[in-house]
Order: sequence, then structure tokens, then C-alpha cells
Amino acid sequence: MNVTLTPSRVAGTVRAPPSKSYTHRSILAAGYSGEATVRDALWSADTQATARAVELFGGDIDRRDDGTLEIDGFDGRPAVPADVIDCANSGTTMRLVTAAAALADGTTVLTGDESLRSRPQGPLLEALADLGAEAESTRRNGQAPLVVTGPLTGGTVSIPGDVSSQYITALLMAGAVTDEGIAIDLETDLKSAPYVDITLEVLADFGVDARKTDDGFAVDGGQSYAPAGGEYAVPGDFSSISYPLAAGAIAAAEDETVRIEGAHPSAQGDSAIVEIVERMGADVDWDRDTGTIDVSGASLEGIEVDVEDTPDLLPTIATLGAVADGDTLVTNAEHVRYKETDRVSAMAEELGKMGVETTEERDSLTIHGSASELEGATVSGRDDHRIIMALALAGLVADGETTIKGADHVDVSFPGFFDMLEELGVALERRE
Ligand SMILES: O=C(O)C1=C[C@@H](OP(=O)(O)O)[C@@H](O)[C@H](O)C1
Ligand SMILES: C=C(OP(=O)(O)O)C(=O)O
Repeated sequence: MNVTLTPSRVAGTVRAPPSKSYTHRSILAAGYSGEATVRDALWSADTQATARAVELFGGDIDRRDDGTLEIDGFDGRPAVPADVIDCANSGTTMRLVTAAAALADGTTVLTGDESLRSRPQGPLLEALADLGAEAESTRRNGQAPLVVTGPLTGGTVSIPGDVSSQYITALLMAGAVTDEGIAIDLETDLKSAPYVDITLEVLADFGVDARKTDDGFAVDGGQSYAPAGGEYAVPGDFSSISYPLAAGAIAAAEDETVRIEGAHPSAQGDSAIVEIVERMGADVDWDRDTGTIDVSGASLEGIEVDVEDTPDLLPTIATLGAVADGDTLVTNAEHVRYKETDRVSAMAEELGKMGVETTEERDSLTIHGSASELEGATVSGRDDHRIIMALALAGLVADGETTIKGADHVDVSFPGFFDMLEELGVALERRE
């Protein structure tokens, strides 16, 4: 599907979709349990990949009409899957499920789409091998397809912290049901650290004790997963909230408001987007008790933003920077290159088609902004949900039409994204 947007003013009230990160973890945690109910789960292409994996490990997932998931788990012992696990486009699924597969008494094969088959898995495979499993890339290049043979007993392992925090999450979630537990020593500083905080929060909510240590993280073995009262509720997603928030900041009139509901505080580092748009000059009010954010339009100024903890915000910040006056410098961005696409280059190149000048370094992106220079263009969504959504924001204020090719990939994290834009008053057309 291609989507064409024309310049639009936005206003109105929208609801944040449920968090993708919390949904992945709670579906897998429910899989590790005897049984559990997950309410308000995100049902997107990525979270369905995790659900499929839980079923292949012997779990059963029943999705009710209201979106609630009733999950019969595999009770700490994944069965050997009867088929290859297709993780589709989802890095989180591949990392978390690879460690779960290492608990099974047999061999699991994991694969994914072309993008996922180019992302780094090597440090996790080495860690699992150090812990007693066999874990290999079929092409011996650290990328999927992966072949994992368990069971793993546990122990102490060291791993780099600057490639993906998902390796740590994967080891902590699996470690809780090993015999010996797992202690993780970080070889380098941890990037995307708040995502491990999310993991610790979900583990605690499922009655599993895991902790930070002087050298990294640790989880004792022999634990059981069970949420209090048998139920777990997923909070709203701040990476997804970044899009309506940025839309309001760049395309709401000064006397109009975009209201976002479902924005309750949690461990998500991406809630930093509220402070970022505020620092750029937008008029923002976040009522943490009611979980409501109000934003009105204003002229924005370029700022410096460190995305070490918040890699998924880079595309949104790049568009905000393109609209702001002056330079926006995004630092600590190297790990943003290891996502569905190299998002640093993708945003530089696609915004470039819209007349935006950028300066790209390995670890940073400077956007030389100016709203008056944004021109509508035909751009590629790069088969990457966040690139598509960030470019759609640019289309709200560009001069003339903006067409985004391959826009259906928003279903990875935000299936209702274009419906939400329409609810806010955006004029757009979908073409198959
Ligand atoms: O654990 C998670 O839910 C995620 C961790 C982050 O990845 P890295 O840890 O690989 O940076 C983030 O970019 C991804 O969208 C979701
Ligand atoms: C990078 C992302 O997810 P994943 O790593 O799960 O593919 C994302 O949602 O932006």
C-alpha cells in the first residue's frame, strides 16, 4: 500500500496503542507460566510472532473479542517446536525466543524476513553456547536462520551491552527457569538500558526476582512465573505516542490541541519524547495521574538529543528537527543502525528527498531544519514501521503531496496509525 498525504492541521483526542515491548514480554512470561491472562495486549505483526512462538513451545493462546489474551503456558519447559519459528520482522521476538529455545530438550530453528535475517544475533548465540546450549547461525555470520539446541543449565556469562539490550532481556527471562540461574557481566556500557528496566518490571509483576548487579544483571534459577491475581495489564506505548505528540507539535494550530490518552508513567525510556518536544518549544502538558498528554502547535527550535537510551525515537526526532528552526543534533545513535533498517541513513536519505539537509556521522545525525523548505515528495518507507510513521509526520507540513511507498508495514507496531491520523483531521489517500 502507498499512502499520499496532503498538508493538514491536526486536532482531537486519540488513544495510545498498548506497548509493544510490554506485550512481547507479557506474552512470553505467560508462556513461561502455567496460565495467565494478558489484558490490553497489542495485537500487531510483531507481537503475533511472539504469540506463535509460545504456541510452538506448547502453549495455547486464546484471543477474546476485547483483545484480552487467555494464555495456557508451557510451565517453564518449552517443548521442541514441531516447525520452524518465523519471527517475521521482530527483533524482540527473535532474541527472546532464541533464549527460550535453548531451554528445550532438542533443536529449534528460527528465521525471519530479509530485514531480520540481516540483524546481529552473534553475541546472544555465543552467550547461550557459553551457558551450555548449542547455538549457531546457519551461515556462520551471526545472523538468522538460527539453530539452537538445549537444554541450557545456566551459569555466568559476559556479553557486550552496546549491540542490543534484547540479549539481556532474553537471558533474564529464560534464566529464571534454569537450574542454576544466569549472571550476566556486561563487557561494555549498556545501550537501550530502559528496555531492561521494562523487563525487570514485567518479571517482578510475574513474581520473578531479577536484579541489577555491580557487573550487570542476575536472575536466580528455579523460579516460577505467575502474575498477581493471574492477570497482567499492558500500559500504553510511548514510542507510538511519539507520533501523535509530534503531529500536534508541528501541525496543530496554536489554539488547537491534540490530546493523547493512555499515557501512564512506566519504565519506558521513550516517555522522554514529552520532554524533547517541550524543549523544542511545543506547549505540552502531561497529567501523569490521568495518563493524558495535551499538545498544541508552536514554532519549534532545534536542540541536541542523546538517544543512547531511546533509539526508537530517532525517526520522530529527525522529522521534528526537519521542521524546527536551526540544527537538531542527535547523538549516541550508532545502535539505531541495527534496527529494521539503518534508521540513521534512512531518515537522512528520505528526508533529503523532501529537501531537508542533514549531516550523518557513524554515531550521530544533524538535521538542518527549516519548515519552510520541506517539499512533498515520493519517499520509501524502507519496509520499516518507524520510518513510515516519521515520514508521514513530515508529510503533514511539507509543501504539496507526500507519498510513502510500502506504508502497510505500520502493522508491525501500530496497525491503526493511518486511521488515527484521519481521526486527527489529516487528509490522506491509501492506494494498493
Ligand atoms: O526490548 C525491547 O522491547 C526493545 C529494545 C530496543 O532494542 P535494542 O535493545 O536492540 O536497542 C528497541 O529498539 C526495540 O524497539 C524494542
Ligand atoms: C527496533 C524495533 O523493534 P524490534 O527490535 O523488536 O524489531 C522497533 O520497534 O523499532
